[in-house]
Amino acid sequence: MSEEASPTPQTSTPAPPINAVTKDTPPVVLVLGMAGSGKSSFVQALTSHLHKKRNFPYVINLDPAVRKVIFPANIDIRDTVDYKKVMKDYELGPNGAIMTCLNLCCTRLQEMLGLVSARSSQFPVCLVDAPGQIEAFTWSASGSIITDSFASMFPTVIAYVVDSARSTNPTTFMSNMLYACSILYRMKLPFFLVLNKSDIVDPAFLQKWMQDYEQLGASIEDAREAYINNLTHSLSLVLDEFYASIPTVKVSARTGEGMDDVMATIEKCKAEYFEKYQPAYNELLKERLAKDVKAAGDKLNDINITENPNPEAEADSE
Ligand SMILES: Nc1nc2c(ncn2[C@@H]2O[C@H](COP(=O)(O)OP(=O)(O)OP(=O)(O)O)[C@@H](O)[C@H]2O)c(=O)[nH]1
Repeated sequence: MSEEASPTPQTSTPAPPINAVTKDTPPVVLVLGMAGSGKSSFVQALTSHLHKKRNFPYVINLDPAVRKVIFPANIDIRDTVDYKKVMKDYELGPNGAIMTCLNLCCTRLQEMLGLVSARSSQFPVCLVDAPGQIEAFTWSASGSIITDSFASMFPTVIAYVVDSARSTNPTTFMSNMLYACSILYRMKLPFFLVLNKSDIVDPAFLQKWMQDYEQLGASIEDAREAYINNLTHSLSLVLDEFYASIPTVKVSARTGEGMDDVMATIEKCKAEYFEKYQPAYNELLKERLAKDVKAAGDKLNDINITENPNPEAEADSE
């Protein structure tokens, strides 16, 4: 069965009451990053940091495939969808099953947003841990629906987690930054880099590379393949502008270093949301409200999973 056989994402109705975004609305932080970069550990470290201050965050796990959630989650996608069952029922591989679980989650999205919204006067920040397979979230229709829905109801920012220890090679770092850049352009939200694992290696070298491409150039000369060197060099010039506008924070999810800086950066990104992004999301919210009023008679738990009647033909046509 091809991935196209999985249900398409839809939002459920009727909608719970939706509060307009104001300067008092707490920010939502979508935590993204390559597999193993330390997203869940970062959410756990920031949660524990805030718990120590008795300033309890609202935490959501959106990774259906994770075996154990290492932080106290207010909402866990695994309570709504069963990843293993989805894999079996739809004969999907790991990535197809994650995308299908996210699609199913979208049918309950209004409900989820309603729960977060109802508590929004009680928490300083809402943290959302995205699936380990980053593209399942960032390049899927459901990922866009989830992101846009949060961004139309909360000042939403992206925290992109980088494994500093695995970025010591300039080419690897550049590939990761290209991915980060593509997410920034796709999601159109305030964005900051979390340079994680500072207990293993001081990420200052990454900040230097970002501030001064000649420093990166000097490091590239040490690498071997000439064509990759040239490409990396050219890309570093192109990414100069991206780097200039992106805040970075050095953290260790293991030791808890940098968490106050993370909170300060989230506040700056929240201000940027109101300056640059809110008008567009206001329009989106108006559209959604109009749709929700129209569909108010529909059933809430209308999870409408359809199987492709002819998956072979679908696969052949690819
Ligand atoms: N030394 C060190 N290890 C870390 C740090 N953050 C995470 N790790 C380790 O890195 C590994 C991956 O961490 P996770 O938090 O599972 O990473 P993730 O990005 O959520 O992983 P996926 O969701 O599977 O993609 C684990 O073994 C963590 O213990 C850190 O700051 N320092």
